[in-house]
Amino acid sequence: MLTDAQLQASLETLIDDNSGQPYGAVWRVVADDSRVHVTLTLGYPAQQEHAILEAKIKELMADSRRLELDIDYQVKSHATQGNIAGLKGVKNVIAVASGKGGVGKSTTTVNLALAMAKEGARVGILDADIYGPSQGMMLGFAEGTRPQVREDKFFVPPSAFGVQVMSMAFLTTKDTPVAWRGPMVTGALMQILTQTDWDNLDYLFIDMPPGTGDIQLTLAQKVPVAGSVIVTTPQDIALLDARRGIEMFNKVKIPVLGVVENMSTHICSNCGHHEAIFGDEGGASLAKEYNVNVLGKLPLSLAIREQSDAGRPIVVNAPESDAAGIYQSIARKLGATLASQQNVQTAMPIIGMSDD
Ligand SMILES: Nc1ncnc2c1ncn2[C@@H]1O[C@H](COP(=O)(O)OP(=O)(O)OP(=O)(O)O)[C@@H](O)[C@H]1O
Repeated sequence: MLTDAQLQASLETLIDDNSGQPYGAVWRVVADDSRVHVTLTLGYPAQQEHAILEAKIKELMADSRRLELDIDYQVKSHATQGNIAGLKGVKNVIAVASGKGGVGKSTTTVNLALAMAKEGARVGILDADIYGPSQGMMLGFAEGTRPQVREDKFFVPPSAFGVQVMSMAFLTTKDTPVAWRGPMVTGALMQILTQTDWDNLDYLFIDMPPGTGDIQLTLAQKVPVAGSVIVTTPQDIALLDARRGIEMFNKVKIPVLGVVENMSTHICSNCGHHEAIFGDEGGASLAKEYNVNVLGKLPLSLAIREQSDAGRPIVVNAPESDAAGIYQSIARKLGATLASQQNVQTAMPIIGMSDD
């Protein structure tokens, strides 16, 4: 039977499959002859994996004492590019970007955000995809939804499925953004971002406009971002574009936390056969070249499309499905990857709303 100190030492080196590194958690072990009480604080929420963690600890204990497990989590605020001021009410902003349109960036953002919320995090989404805002529709908001305004100053973001949401589409008519030029777009987005009363978020996901032009670059310089995710499809041309996305973030010193390969295989709806129509290893070779992780691969799936279109993304509509499971896994890997970055903020200046 392991002593408390031996068990504690083994737990501290236990590998987290979500990051490939030790959990980095704060562990506390108190045991007697009949039970072992383990308390740990993870650096990211992983509610869907508590049973797996329990099994791992039991295996380490290798004895018949009862295991009592208390798991908590605490997300730290990470440094922003160039240490620019953070956003009030938001610990970490995560930009979701793609090198070109139509690869499934918005669908990935919404499912990833919902999956993160299901793991136990406090989550928000800002739809900055100015020319094709779709978060409102995918989250079931009626057309014409407007945020409430508090004290004539702040937008109160409406919520869907426990996630706080703001979108340019909540403030404009369908035709407005098309007529805008770059500086107006970035100015308006910065205003929305800083004048929204985000309520104590662990992660704010930003659905970026597709591509790597001036608007994207300006946003990547001005929005205080802790990390980014690149969504790509396996076609070569999309990968060329995705490269530009990674290079843009490298240029402004925003860590790329990983690549999500979307529509990577086709699953035949008759026989269930998986087919890699555009080849198998695109995302992996991209990730290798730039030393980033592939966080996960989503199949081309009718259900993913239909359920987002119907305002109930697959993570909430079919949580037991394979695709929802992949999004949950991506969310945990993303949380773990960010938590393992050694750039925690201790005292960060804050922009955004102030109460005076
Ligand atoms: N894995 C998938 N399987 C099937 N359809 C998908 C998948 N991912 C996204 N789609 C569908 O592909 C279309 C484009 O997706 P989405 O709007 O998320 O792309 P996008 O990259 O955000 O595009 P843009 O930025 O140009 O608006 C949508 O109809 C969406 O439902």
